[in-house]
Amino acid sequence: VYNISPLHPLYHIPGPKLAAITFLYEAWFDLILGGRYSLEIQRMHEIYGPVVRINPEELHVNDIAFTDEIYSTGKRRRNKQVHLLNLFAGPITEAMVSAVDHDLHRLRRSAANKFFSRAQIAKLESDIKDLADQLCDKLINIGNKSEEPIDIVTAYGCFTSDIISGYCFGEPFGFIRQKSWEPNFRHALHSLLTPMHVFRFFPVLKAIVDLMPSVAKWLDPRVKGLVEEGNEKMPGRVHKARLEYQAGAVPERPAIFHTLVASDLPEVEKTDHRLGGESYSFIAAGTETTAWTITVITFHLLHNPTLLDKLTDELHATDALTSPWSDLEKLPYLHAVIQEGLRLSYGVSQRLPRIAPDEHLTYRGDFKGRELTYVIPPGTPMGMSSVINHHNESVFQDSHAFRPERWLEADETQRRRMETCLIPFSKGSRQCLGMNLAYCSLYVTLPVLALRVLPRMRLYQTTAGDVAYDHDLWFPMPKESTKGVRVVIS
Ligand code: HEM
Repeated sequence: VYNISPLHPLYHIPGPKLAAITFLYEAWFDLILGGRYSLEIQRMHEIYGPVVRINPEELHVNDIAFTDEIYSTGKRRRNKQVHLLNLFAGPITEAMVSAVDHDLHRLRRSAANKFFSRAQIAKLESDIKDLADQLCDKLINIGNKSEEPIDIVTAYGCFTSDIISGYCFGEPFGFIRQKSWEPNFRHALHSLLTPMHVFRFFPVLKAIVDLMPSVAKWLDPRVKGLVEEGNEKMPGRVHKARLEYQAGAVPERPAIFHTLVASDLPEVEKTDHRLGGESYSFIAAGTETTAWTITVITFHLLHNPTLLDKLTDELHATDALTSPWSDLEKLPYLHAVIQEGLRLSYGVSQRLPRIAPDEHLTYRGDFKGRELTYVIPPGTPMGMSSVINHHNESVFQDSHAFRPERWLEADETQRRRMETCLIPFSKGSRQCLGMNLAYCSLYVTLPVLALRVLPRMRLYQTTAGDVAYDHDLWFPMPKESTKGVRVVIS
């Protein structure tokens, strides 16, 4: 009753009464229906306006003018919400992505930032290009030898895992080098994500993984994968990096964790357990996101060959296979294809709330001709969702269509609006750490794929429904019945 009484600090924010009373409303959509609260939140905005109360403690905003207030930078502190972070279990709860407190996050992030600067990532460019060539060779070889369709997201996931694992530990997992696409990191990733809705609503279960991993391992096969990867393999890799560092061995390539074990972070931040969680988060974040963006782009270029022709014409007209990242990102059509790919692959699709712990935020806007002013008290989680932003029809008309041309036809004002509305990497002080790596991988890899493999690739029993957003599992998920994005290569 208190939750909907005038005494509650969020009493003045509109939304369904039931959502304001209890978390069970959200649980119905995310836990029972399976990751479908974003769609319900979208519906709430249509009824109640740009700011809605989506559970007893949290607001959701659908107004791009408020983006920088929620996702701010600089001295304005932004914490994370425990209810959201309950989705993670095991050592990853000690990664920077899981830090509730602004200052703890800053500490962890400042140690890692230097590895992901543009200048640092540019040094990885030739390794990424080599790996992209190996990916193409493997796709062509396997495609020529067998008529079996290839699940392209798995193939791209092998590639992106190799990039990030190589950077983390100086030696890639070797998924591209091996003969087939199995094993790969996607199983470890799924074991991290599959229980997420259960953990969010029953955090006591996640506590079993945190406190008694060896017991939790035997309770459920999915949790077994999570514990094996999170509590055993990842800390083991960090431990090996530490021993190598102590023995004075210098990896041939830059290796993040060989440096982090010797960084000036406090000792408690450098344990195998904590850094194991950090590396799990880097490899999970670096695998699926970029792989899914390349998959969505591949699908649309094959589905609409006119777009592929336009792209290959542009790439042929320049020396795209030998051009550096800094030149490739100036190619207008390639840039438009990547922007459109990021828009329809969403990054993290579900809402990403932030908390301003020590300032009131004032929202001013309007809804159906009525002026609105809401004062939001400190400590209130509030967020936006890429899957809602990216389908804002007033910014992206015919938003479900993959149309790179929209980025080329827009005038300056419209283009700025589109860029503000595009949030695949989130924004502000907690936006994606790996953004430069993701962009470099996309700009370097797509020309190689487009010129070497895509002209020989055909979709196999795959339709737009296999790449369309259906529900959230942190990342955007297609419909349950999908058999994947499958291709054959001649
Ligand atoms: C297309 C590719 C990518 C997309 C769309 C993407 C998207 C995102 C988003 C939306 C967040 C914010 C999550 C949150 O608020 O909790 C995030 C965070 C993060 N991403 Fe990415 N990501 C991509 C690639 C990568 C890569 C290649 C890495 C490599 C290490 C990476 C590492 C991280 C890390 C460590 C965080 C946590 C940052 C922090 O908490 O400060 N991401 N990413």
